[in-house]
Amino acid sequence: MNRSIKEKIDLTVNWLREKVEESNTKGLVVGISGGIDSALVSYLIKKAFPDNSIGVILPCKSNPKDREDALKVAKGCGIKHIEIELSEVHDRLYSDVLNAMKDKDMINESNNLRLSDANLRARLRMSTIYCVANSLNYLVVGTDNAAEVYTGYFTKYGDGGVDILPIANLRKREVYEWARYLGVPQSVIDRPPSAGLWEGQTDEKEMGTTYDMVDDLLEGKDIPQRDKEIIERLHKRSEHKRRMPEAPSVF
Ligand SMILES: Nc1ncnc2c1ncn2[C@@H]1O[C@H](COP(=O)(O)OP(=O)(O)OC[C@H]2O[C@@H]([n+]3cccc(C(=O)O)c3)[C@H](O)[C@@H]2O)[C@@H](O)[C@H]1O
Ligand SMILES: Nc1ncnc2c1ncn2[C@@H]1O[C@H](COP(=O)(O)OP(=O)(O)OP(=O)(O)O)[C@@H](O)[C@H]1O
Ligand SMILES: [Mg+2]
Repeated sequence: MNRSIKEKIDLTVNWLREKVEESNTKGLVVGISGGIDSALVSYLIKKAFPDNSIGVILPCKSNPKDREDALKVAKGCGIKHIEIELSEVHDRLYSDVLNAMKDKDMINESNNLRLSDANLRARLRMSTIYCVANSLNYLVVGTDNAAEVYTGYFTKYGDGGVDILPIANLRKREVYEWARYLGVPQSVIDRPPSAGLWEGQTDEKEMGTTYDMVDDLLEGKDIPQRDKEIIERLHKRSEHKRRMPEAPSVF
């Protein structure tokens, strides 16, 4: 079926209302990063629930530009927003974990400390957003798109820890189309996608391929063998993130 962007957006907004009704909750909350995925989701949930939607801005040793863009998004769609600074909490928790491990000689050069530091940021955000959701009886809205779901490019139980995923069937290029249609600020559209988990990180640099390639693969188009191998490796390696945790069957 060839629906217009407007029709697809209207269907998504209705779907969001249905999910809230079915779950006997009262509204929706999302983390606003200053990136395009959470910008689009903010515009969608504000449309679905003009009075019962909240954006949460959660700087954690972040580039100040992230916060500026997140504020532009909140202002652009008019969503109610709150801000909680997580840098100090992260410092304290991460150094306590490292010190406890050091005491037991668990730290050596094989540890991936950049990753554990980065993923803790995503998981502190998740805990904070659930704290807001529980308090208000709201659902937590995720921002993963189809390319991120397929490649597993998210932190398990971090930004992946959510209740509903309204844009998980959109390719990244559709995220841009919808965002432009809804009037997401240009500076948000123009910035390269980044998890913002360390200085200079961009999604495409880390993945080793481009969103165009992932989108093309998802659309069944031919892409270079090298990119295909990278994407399929990422997909296979992240299978566990798209499933319930495994349990032994011993009965
Ligand atoms: N086969 C398996 N079965 C069950 N569990 C398995 C497993 N293999 C690993 N695991 C578990 O999963 C963990 C690894 O997964 P995880 O902790 O997620 O870590 P991982 O996938 O290594 O890292 C998260 C990736 O997502 C990126 N990210 C994060 C947040 C936001 C965004 C963004 O787009 O903005 C991107 C981040 O830059 C990084 O590349 C392991 O430590 C282990 O606990
Ligand atoms: N500083 C932050 N404040 C609040 N939420 C955040 C912050 N950083 C990340 N998040 C949450 O984690 C999600 C995952 O980040 P991700 O980078 O994939 O999306 P994005 O920043 O919205 O878009 P892009 O992929 O283009 O950077 C964000 O959409 C947002 O919901
Ligand atoms: Mg981002």
